[in-house]
Amino acid sequence: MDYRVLLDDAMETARRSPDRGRVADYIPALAQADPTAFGMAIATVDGAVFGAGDWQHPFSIQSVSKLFTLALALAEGGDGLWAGVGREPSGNPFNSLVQLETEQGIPRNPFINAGALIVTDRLLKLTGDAVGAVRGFLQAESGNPEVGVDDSVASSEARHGHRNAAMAHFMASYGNLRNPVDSVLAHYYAHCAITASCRDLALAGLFLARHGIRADGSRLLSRSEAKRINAVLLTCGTYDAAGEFAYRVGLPGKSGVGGGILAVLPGRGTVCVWSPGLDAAGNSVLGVAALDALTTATGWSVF
Ligand SMILES: NC(=O)CC[C@H](N)C(=O)O
Repeated sequence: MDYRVLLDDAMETARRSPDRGRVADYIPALAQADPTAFGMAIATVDGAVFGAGDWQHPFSIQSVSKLFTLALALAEGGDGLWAGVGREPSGNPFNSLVQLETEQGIPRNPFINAGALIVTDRLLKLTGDAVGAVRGFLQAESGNPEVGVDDSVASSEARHGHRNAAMAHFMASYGNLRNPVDSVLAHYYAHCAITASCRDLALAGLFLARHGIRADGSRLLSRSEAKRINAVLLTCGTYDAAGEFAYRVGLPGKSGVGGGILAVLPGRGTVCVWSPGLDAAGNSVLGVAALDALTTATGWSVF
């Protein structure tokens, strides 16, 4: 199969979309992203990677980082994590506060902001450096030492992060944080502000396609843990649009407001796409359209 042709065709189909979405501007530093950027990469379980468009251009990974914090927190600390965060779709926007009070400070799932703050908190407790753990993992799996934190994005988000700070304090009031709120927020903003390309993320996500096995052949997660992360990605990875994403793409996937989406084909490989224009749920418009076109053309699906 010629993956480059598949990628070119999928991007071409997506470009026909009349709607390009809007670049996120609630974090001012993200508003500077080039709205015309568009790239896509496929990595296969044997570590080969193919790309098209701006696939080697680094972008702000934002919530795609939440997939890696979850995997690392489970690898370090095991199932205890699930006492503090659920595994149900929220049906609410990624930054919503509404369920936290009725559900006693326990967020619905690890991929909305409140849940990711809990996962970051646990990873910080387990490793002493949550952002260092995520960055180190991405560098090792992608083989790219340039993967790093964009401090200007992290500080821009910290200055405008009233909602995330509100959630963190609220959860702390229920005793659901193990570290000071300010440290949890700093690590959260920093891992969201990591920059990496479609190439880097496609390679870094391969452990989920390899049923828990890292690039060096070592095991990060058990087969069953990797399967379960894919299940939570499918049901919660694209927020209140997870149903639509499953319908159109049919793969577990994680999006971020930088415009990236990383999708997993268990046993086969990963696909990462990047285009900064977002829909109302915060998912890349051309990204979803390109994954839709690719999976429709190939039949790739977990169903
Ligand atoms: N959905 C996202 O990518 C959101 C991540 C962003 N850092 C935030 O907390 O708002």
